Amino acid sequence: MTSFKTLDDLTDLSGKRVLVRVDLNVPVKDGKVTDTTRIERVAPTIMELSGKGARVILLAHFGRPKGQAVPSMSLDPIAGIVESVLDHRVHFAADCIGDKAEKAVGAMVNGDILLLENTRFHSGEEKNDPDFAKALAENGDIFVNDAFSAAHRAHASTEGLAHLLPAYAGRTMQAELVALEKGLGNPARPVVAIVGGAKVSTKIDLLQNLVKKVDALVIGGGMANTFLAARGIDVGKSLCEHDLSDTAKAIEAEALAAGCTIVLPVDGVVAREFKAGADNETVAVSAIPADAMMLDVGPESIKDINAWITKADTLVWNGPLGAFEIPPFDAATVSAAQHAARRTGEGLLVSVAGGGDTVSALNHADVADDFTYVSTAGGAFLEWMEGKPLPGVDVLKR
Ligand SMILES: Nc1ncnc2c1ncn2[C@@H]1O[C@H](COP(=O)(O)OP(=O)(O)O)[C@@H](O)[C@H]1O
Ligand SMILES: O=C(OP(=O)(O)O)[C@H](O)COP(=O)(O)O
Repeated sequence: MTSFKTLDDLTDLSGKRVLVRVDLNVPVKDGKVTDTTRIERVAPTIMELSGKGARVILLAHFGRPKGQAVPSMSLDPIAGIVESVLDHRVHFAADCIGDKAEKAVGAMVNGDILLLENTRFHSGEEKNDPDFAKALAENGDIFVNDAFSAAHRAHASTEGLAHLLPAYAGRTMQAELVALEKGLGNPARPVVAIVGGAKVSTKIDLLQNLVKKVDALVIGGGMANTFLAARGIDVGKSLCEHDLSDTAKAIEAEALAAGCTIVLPVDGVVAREFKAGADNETVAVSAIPADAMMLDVGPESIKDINAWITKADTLVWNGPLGAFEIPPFDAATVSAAQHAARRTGEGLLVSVAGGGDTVSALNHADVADDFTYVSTAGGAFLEWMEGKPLPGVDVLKR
């Protein structure tokens, strides 16, 4: 028996209004969804509920609109993509609470699927405001959480709702927890973690505990710039959170005390514009021009990183090493991904990677199927790895 209720515990679903929290925070470039993995992963839960006659109401966030209705972060265009992945009509309501939501839910028939507008358009979502959670709950009889990748957030649609309605884990939530336990519950050492990407401020705190769990921490992407700057290196116009210098220094000290090696890039590919085909050059990290951005780690760093992957028995990876969506800044991410995939295929490495953009990067490198496990989650998976309680999971426990 699992420690939480699942869809197996739901019997008569006919006509029931089921609020399903999914993660539709998918990568988008030039207005187009570039990776549908997160949608594909929640499809089984949605189709199972719909097939059993439930009225399936999808709740999701997109981006970080900070409580404002920001048009570029509307879920409206995503509804069509969900529809094509599910091969089932998906209706859309322009608000997740209030009259618009109530009217759209009222018009549903058994088996219908409805997507409600971005929950983060309301400030009550991220504050886990009980009144906002109550407004969401008014449109449902049952709550199913299938958004493992947002389970580290104690928000109204990931945590609050579970106090108000009978709450169940969806199929993906269940599968992610089982797979992570199998792959990383008792990892073979050495364990090497790669952390990159752009969400520096929301992920840097995780590293404080992660360095106690892994033998080496390879830092790339925007995260690396923040650590390099903390070491006194001028990173020019690179994505960097200078106000996190003290945090970066504290993590380096923790790592030293825990015997974890921190691996930072020694060189980088820099450009003055963030666009495909921009003029670029490779420089040592000590020579980043003041008006340039480091958009990928350089060839010497790739050698270092691949050598660490070779040393590893277990690899955990969240966050691309560079701005992989814009060639040639995909080189390091693709090289490391392909090297890890090869080692995994040879039976020499357990490789677990996760995160919306990380999955997209592995697909770009054509190796997503060659990793031991690919999670939909980035931050949530790192927090799980740290042993931190995930509010969205804990609240589902029996
Ligand atoms: N050096 C860099 N400068 C700017 N952006 C970067 C850099 N390296 C990586 N990125 C960006 O980081 C983003 C992914 O970060 P993040 O959201 O943290 O990953 P994930 O979604 O896998 O958890 C990608 O869009 C990528 O372009
Ligand atoms: O994309 C997500 O996380 P990830 O970048 O860690 O993979 C989730 O949708 C959570 O988004 P958030 O980090 O804005 O809360």
